[in-house]
Amino acid sequence: MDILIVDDDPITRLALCAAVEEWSFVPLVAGNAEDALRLLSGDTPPHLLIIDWSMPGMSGPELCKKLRERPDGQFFYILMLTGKDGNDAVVEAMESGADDFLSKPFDPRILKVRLGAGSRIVRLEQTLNQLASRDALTQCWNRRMIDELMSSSIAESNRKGTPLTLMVIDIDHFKNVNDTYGHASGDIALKHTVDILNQNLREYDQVGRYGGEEFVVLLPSTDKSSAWGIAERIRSSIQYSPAIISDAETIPLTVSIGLAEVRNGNETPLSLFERADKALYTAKQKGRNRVIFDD
Ligand SMILES: Nc1nc2c(ncn2[C@@H]2O[C@H](COP(=O)(O)OP(=O)(O)OP(=O)(O)O)[C@@H](O)[C@H]2O)c(=O)[nH]1
Repeated sequence: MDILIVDDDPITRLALCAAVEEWSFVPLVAGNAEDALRLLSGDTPPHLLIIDWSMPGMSGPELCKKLRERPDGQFFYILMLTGKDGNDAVVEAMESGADDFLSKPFDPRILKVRLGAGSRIVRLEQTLNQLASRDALTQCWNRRMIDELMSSSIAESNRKGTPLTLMVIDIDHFKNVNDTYGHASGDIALKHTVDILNQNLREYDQVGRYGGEEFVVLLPSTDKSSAWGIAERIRSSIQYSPAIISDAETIPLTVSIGLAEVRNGNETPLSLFERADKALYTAKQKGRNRVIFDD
């Protein structure tokens, strides 16, 4: 697990780096609070932090407050490691947002067990996050998360002027699958569909389950014609790779796909989804197992 050490004293930074490395953490360092904020502003910041109290510029408690006020609600476990001691300092540090407090000079064994407790909380938070954002059956994003990703992707596409295409995918006659093979086999077919989507997409494409047998895929930096190629590849992969239920039984599947590309200006997640969903409806009307682009 990564750990960020924020301390203005280079000797302390070195000693802490050596110690945490020995305990299998990966240390990152910042010599002041401003550098720490920059490091923590990335997409995958470390979640375990050791913060000094007195530093030139912003102090440790001020840094804690800033981190707790982040609008994205990013979770950090903060251990304040300081020359100060006494109950007043503990109260002030923890009221400003620190989770734990240790006075210098410290016994390395105490720091080690405190960081162990902190990393257990970080892992727990990551598990909760995973449960809150993933679909339990297929492990792709759930509707809440894919809605958030749709908003941020549209904003990014507008900001950078890059294309963005939304794909809405629905398994054809899925009720028949359940009726013929049973609900448990239907679940296998849903997982199989997501496996095929993941095999055919890039790492930065986002797959979400929108409803029962309906999935959405966000394709950043992808225009109409490239999205068409990807959708066709997915459609034919699903058609030619039935879901395997047992050695003796497979379920043939087909999907219908609606596509819509973000239009400049005032596109919203709802307007984009509605256009792709309308195209999906047309694909169903026209006989299913096909890709239709909204016009
Ligand atoms: N096995 C399984 N089935 C589900 C799940 N969620 C929804 N379904 C089923 O998905 C089926 C959806 O059926 P419909 O909406 O009628 O659509 P369809 O049969 O796919 O027909 P078309 O979309 O018109 O091709 C229903 O039978 C639901 O019970 C799930 O998590 N697991």
